[in-house]
Amino acid sequence: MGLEVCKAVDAADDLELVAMIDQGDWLNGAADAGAQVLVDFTTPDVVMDNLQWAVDQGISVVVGTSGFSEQRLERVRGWLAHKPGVGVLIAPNFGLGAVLMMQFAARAARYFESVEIIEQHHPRKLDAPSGTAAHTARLIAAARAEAGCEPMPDATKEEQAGARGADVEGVRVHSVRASGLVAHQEVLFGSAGETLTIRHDSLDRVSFMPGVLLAVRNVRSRPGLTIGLDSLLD
Ligand SMILES: NC(=O)C1=CN([C@@H]2O[C@H](COP(=O)(O)OP(=O)(O)OC[C@H]3O[C@@H](n4cnc5c(N)ncnc54)[C@H](OP(=O)(O)O)[C@@H]3O)[C@@H](O)[C@H]2O)C=CC1
Ligand SMILES: O=C(O)C1=N[C@H](C(=O)O)C[C@H](O)C1
Repeated sequence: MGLEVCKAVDAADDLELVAMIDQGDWLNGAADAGAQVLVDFTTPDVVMDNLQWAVDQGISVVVGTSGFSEQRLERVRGWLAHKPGVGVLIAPNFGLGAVLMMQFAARAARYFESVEIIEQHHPRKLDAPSGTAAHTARLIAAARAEAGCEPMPDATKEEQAGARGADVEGVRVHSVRASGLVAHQEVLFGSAGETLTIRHDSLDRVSFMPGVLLAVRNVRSRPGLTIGLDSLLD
């Protein structure tokens, strides 16, 4: 993703690529080069250190790295409280189709008894469930809670641990990893006599670039923490 972002920024007439930082590189190189925005696609292990460093430096940040719990987001809000001019945008998925898939799933959530998420990724992915699936599950759980939905029907006794997937705020998430896949997600809703499947496929990593560039262009004019691309697409 890092290389793909560098190519996309480099190709954009209104943006300038001033530094590329890999593992082991000196992060200060970005500040020395005059970076106004840092884009982070690294790993859940190191993203918080990178983010804190950039906010301290007064550099706005666009984050695609997964692994953001509510506790992590609170820490970021704490750092930003001391840097009122700095913007941080964290998006679980920069694919515009994926953003719409999450919005459609949140909209459908209240109308169906059952919902499960099946996410599918390439086998080099380090984390499961995906950030997109976890975020979708939270949106669905919030919509169901707001609508006062009953718990989902499920009489299954799990004979083998994991058979029913992970429980993310009451929503089952199934993670598939297989060669040939890029990034895919289905949200399967069910009620008496009908199902609704909302599916998104990223077939190539270029799918994330329009969203990343949109975020890079806008993050400095949005101080504080922005989650997702939704508010930029309104
Ligand atoms: N929000 C979105 O739309 C998307 C999010 N993602 C997420 O982005 C993250 C990265 O994904 P992906 O590019 O596939 O993963 P990769 O493993 O291919 O890339 C991660 C890169 O980060 C580098 N890295 C590790 N530590 C540091 C560090 N301290 N400073 C700088 N670079 C470092 C790694 O270097 P090395 O190779 O030397 O270890 C590697 O090049 C994941 O969390 C993934 O889920 C991915 C796609 C889209
Ligand atoms: O690792 C990936 O590839 C992706 N990670 C993000 C996630 O965890 O949701 C976004 C997209 O699914 C690709």
